[in-house]
Amino acid sequence: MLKIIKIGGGIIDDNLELEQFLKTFTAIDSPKILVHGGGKGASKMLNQLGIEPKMIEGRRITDQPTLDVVTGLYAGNINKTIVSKLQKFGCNALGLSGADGNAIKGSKRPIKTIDYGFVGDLTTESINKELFQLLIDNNITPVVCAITHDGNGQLLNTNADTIASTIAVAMSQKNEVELNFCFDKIGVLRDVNDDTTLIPKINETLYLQLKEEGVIFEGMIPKLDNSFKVINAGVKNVCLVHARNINSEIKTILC
Ligand SMILES: Nc1ncnc2c1ncn2[C@@H]1O[C@H](COP(=O)(O)OP(=O)(O)O)[C@@H](O)[C@H]1O
Ligand SMILES: CC(=O)N[C@@H](CCC(=O)OP(=O)(O)O)C(=O)O
Repeated sequence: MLKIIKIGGGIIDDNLELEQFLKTFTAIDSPKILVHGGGKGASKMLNQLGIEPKMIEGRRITDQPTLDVVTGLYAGNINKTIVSKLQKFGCNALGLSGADGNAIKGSKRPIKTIDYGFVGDLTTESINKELFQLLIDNNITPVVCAITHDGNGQLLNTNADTIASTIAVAMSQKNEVELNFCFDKIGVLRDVNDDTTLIPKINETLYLQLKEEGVIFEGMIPKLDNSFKVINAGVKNVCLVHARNINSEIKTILC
């Protein structure tokens, strides 16, 4: 089973949590790909630089100064920090943006009512499946950041949940794939502040009902929208799980 694991900005910003997660990740005894975001740290850094962060429906409006900052942070500091920590724990990781080895070729989101700027959209064909297969077949673990390219020298900021989902679908053509979204809660909860209300299994009907009731909101909506698309496109398992529980049964499984 090929495991594709995505970690978000909440975990990345907490050094102890990140180290603990990377130790557990290293111990996973199957081929694996790590995809990371870093949105929380990016917003903090943009504010420090006097650039106002702008998000619409979980997507960052990315003008040139914002692109410069997020490229430096996602493809630079965060990616290399994660790779060096994985090396420390004995996992032979290789850090990649979408431009490296032409790993992920996106296209700039067309301007409709909103101009998102340098933001990338992906299709299954965006993923260089042969490159990812070559790496995992040789026990090298790809660590993918949220920057892609358009093939014409333009870097594009691309949502990390979308990258993980698209890699999962592309790789499921030749592998059994499990996709894990790791975040700062133990899964989908009926009460977001009460861990005893974990929903162990969720199907699309229950999701739509809980969304209607306001039980599922904000960042969880695009995450689950993406997840159900992925399940319907050939990925075997999709789980939502706290980073520290990646190897345990405490999680939400989509069905
Ligand atoms: N029913 C729910 N159960 C768990 N989390 C939820 C729920 N509804 C909304 N959320 C929110 O979704 C957030 C996770 O989404 P997001 O912040 O986009 O994660 P990340 O940036 O780590 O990918 C949680 O921190 C929580 O605040
Ligand atoms: C276009 C777009 O929205 N890009 C995201 C990429 C990082 C990301 O997805 O980070 P998390 O997973 O930590 O939220 C952003 O800049 O916030």
